[in-house]
Amino acid sequence: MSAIADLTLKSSIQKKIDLKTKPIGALGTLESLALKIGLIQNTETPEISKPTIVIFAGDHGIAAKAEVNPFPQEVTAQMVYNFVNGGAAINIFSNTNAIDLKIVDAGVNHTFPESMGIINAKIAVGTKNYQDQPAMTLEQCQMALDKAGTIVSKIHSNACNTIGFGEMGIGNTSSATLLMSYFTHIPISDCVGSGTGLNAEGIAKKKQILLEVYNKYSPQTPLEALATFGGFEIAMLCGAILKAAELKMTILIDGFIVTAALLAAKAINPNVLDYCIFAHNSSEQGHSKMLDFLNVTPLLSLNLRLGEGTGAALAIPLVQAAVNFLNDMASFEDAGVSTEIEKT
Ligand SMILES: O=C(O)c1ccc[n+]([C@@H]2O[C@H](COP(=O)([O-])O)[C@@H](O)[C@H]2O)c1
Ligand SMILES: Cc1cc2nc[nH]c2cc1C
Repeated sequence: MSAIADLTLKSSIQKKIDLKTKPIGALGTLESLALKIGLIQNTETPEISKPTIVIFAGDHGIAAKAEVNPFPQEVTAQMVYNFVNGGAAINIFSNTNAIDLKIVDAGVNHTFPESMGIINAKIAVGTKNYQDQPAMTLEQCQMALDKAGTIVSKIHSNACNTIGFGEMGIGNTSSATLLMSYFTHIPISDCVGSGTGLNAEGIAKKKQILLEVYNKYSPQTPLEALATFGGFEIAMLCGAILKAAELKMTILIDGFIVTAALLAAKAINPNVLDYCIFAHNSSEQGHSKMLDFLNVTPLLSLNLRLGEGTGAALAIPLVQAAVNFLNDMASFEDAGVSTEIEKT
């Protein structure tokens, strides 16, 4: 996909925003949000159509040993059942905000019944443990990118133009930490965090293990890094982000793991950033450093550290509000309101 560089449209949308019945800039971040969505959709009158959250779920070889994750690997599959039964936080927030929710089995270590209504894109029953060998082969990684692209294309063809991504995968903060360090060059010790709730001792152990893993490999390309350190759900997130940007969709980026996948996508095509909105600042300690690295400001700061796309779902009303004010708010002229007194 190409970068968005329509300076004429940019100035016409900005003018439209500035003529609304408010002091210049008084709607703050909502103004830049409206501008961004207008540019993504190439119009002064953008619309949010069928907002959708896609959760990619996958298991991690390293998680079976439970040295870096407080919860057991089985929780990934158990949470997929919870998503399907409507009991997870993401179900509640999606219902609250009228968001379509899709669940993808990217590579969970469990066979789900066909009748369950999730999207079966399983690459394998969990990755290999990267303490011993790369998490997946390059072929598996490419397959994950491609399958995710197909899923996003189908959602787009059903009239969705706004898509948020989430994930579920016990152990995936470890993968995200390794990828963060690889793509940002920030040392592992500054990327690692508590995940689902490690204590200080657990974090120290996780740090030591991940440093050893990091030093064991020297991936030469973004795809190789994804294959070495990734999870299937993270590789799919990367492919999904690339396809959604290519289709000029507005993309909501969730927390630590989704942002790590975005780092990989950005290394493949830097223009993806033009299509991304950063929903929230996760309290997983590496997340704010990733956001600083990308030089972006998240919409919300709620101390979430859940994943599942919960931050993205909570940000959808702000995205809708931004578009609505751009389309429906009166201008000074429409409303007969006096503008600022001109200085002589
Ligand atoms: O989104 C985040 O920022 C986030 C931060 C910490 C944990 N998580 C979730 O917790 C799981 C991974 O944590 P862990 O400790 O098993 O590596 C995975 O299912 C993620 O969705 C998510
Ligand atoms: C219970 C639970 C729910 C989650 N949702 C996303 N990651 C999760 C991790 C755990 C452990």
